[in-house]
Amino acid sequence: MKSVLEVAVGAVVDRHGKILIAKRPDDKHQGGLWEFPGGKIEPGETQRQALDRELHEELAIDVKTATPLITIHHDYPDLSVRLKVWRIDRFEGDPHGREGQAVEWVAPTDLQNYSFPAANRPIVTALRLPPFYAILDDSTPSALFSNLKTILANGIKLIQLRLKKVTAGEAAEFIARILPLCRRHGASVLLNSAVSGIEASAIDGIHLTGKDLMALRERPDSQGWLAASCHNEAELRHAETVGVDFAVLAPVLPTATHPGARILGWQGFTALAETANIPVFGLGGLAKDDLARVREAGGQGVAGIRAFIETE
Ligand SMILES: Nc1nc2c([nH]c(=O)n2[C@@H]2O[C@H](COP(=O)(O)OP(=O)(O)OP(=O)(O)O)[C@@H](O)[C@H]2O)c(=O)[nH]1
Ligand SMILES: [Mg+2]
Repeated sequence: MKSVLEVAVGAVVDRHGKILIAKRPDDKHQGGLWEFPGGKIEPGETQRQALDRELHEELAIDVKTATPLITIHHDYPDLSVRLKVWRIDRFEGDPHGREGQAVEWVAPTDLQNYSFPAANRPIVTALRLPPFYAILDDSTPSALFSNLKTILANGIKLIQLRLKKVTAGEAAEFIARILPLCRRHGASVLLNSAVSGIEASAIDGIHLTGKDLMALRERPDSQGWLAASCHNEAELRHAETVGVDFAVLAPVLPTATHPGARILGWQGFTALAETANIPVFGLGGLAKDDLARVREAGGQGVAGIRAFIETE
């Protein structure tokens, strides 16, 4: 079996939410491209020890708090890497390119303007995504608008409209009504693929049902987010192949809305999330408070239908 290079990588975030990137020296693997600082794990080191050492060597900082962000497996023609990526929100020292490398602080939405190694695409996605994803369900159509307002009041910045009961006309009317409000709150709106007849340009992205995901052979050209509902390894692999930006993996725990569904449990969720090469939100029986556990399990964050409509 081909050996895999284990690498610890840090996305250092300043108090304005900007992220530090550095230029790889021209003579190194993937040279001349931008990277998140880090390096190879040495024998006997844990990933976290390697992260602390590398960021001290490369940026002259002491890491205080590091949260798991995503793990990427990537096969370059000449080398296979496993990048364990951490988000660093607390550190001491004034980060600078200690080895003479250029560094820049970049807003998450501007990261796409820089050239990174191919393995980094999902890292950039993970850094652009928020920790929570609310699914606005129309099981009670009369409560749609008030539920949306509660979700926004709870500070949620990513929302899926799962409008399966209302007519296409009612869905279009609802979207036109709520979009300006969501924009004012800085929230992005994805539309479930089961809803037809809405212009893709009218929303911020599409959320594919598991069935629509499996029917897709390639990523549609439409701009914006492309997300998908997944329940098993085959669906996750297909999501990666098609070029989906992020997935929702469910059900992690039993829920009242889906009685009798096969539960992944924390163990099943962890096994799938850790091997996924795209950010994965956990869904099913989770609350906001489960965020730390989801991240430890290799996930991006918490998705929920009811989790964000309970007033705090
Ligand atoms: N640090 C870092 N490495 C990355 C990123 N993306 C990516 O594919 N890699 C790959 O991960 C591998 C290890 O990274 P590295 O070159 O920083 O290792 P290092 O600091 O220990 O280098 P050195 O001891 O050779 O100077 C390289 O093959 C590199 O191409 C990234 O964003 N940051
Ligand atoms: Mg390095």
